[in-house]
Amino acid sequence: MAELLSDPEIGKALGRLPRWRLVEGGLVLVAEFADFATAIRVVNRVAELAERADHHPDIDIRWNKVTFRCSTHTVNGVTAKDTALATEIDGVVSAVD
Ligand SMILES: C[C@H](O)[C@H](O)[C@H]1CNC2=NC(N)=NC(=O)C2=N1
Repeated sequence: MAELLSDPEIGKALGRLPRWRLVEGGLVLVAEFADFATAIRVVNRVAELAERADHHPDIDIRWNKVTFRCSTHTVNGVTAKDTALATEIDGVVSAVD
């Protein structure tokens, strides 16, 4: 089973992901795009990489605003899989900013 990261480990990861926050045991990014179609394109790219990693973010879409939440459901907290996924999502989001 995946191991929960310690608070210092999470803090170190967040240092590399300045747009992300730790919210109730998950890494959270709220991203805004030009419009709904762009938001959906980003979500589709994220879906592909999540499938490849077999690790999936919680995603909330409200027109041009998308909230990504990375946590590991099986242990109810943040693991190395979540910092890796958040880093990948950040790259996709940055590419369309
Ligand atoms: C069987 C499969 O590996 C698991 O159900 C995976 C799928 N994707 C997952 N994604 C996330 N975020 N947490 C999980 O615990 C998880 N488990």
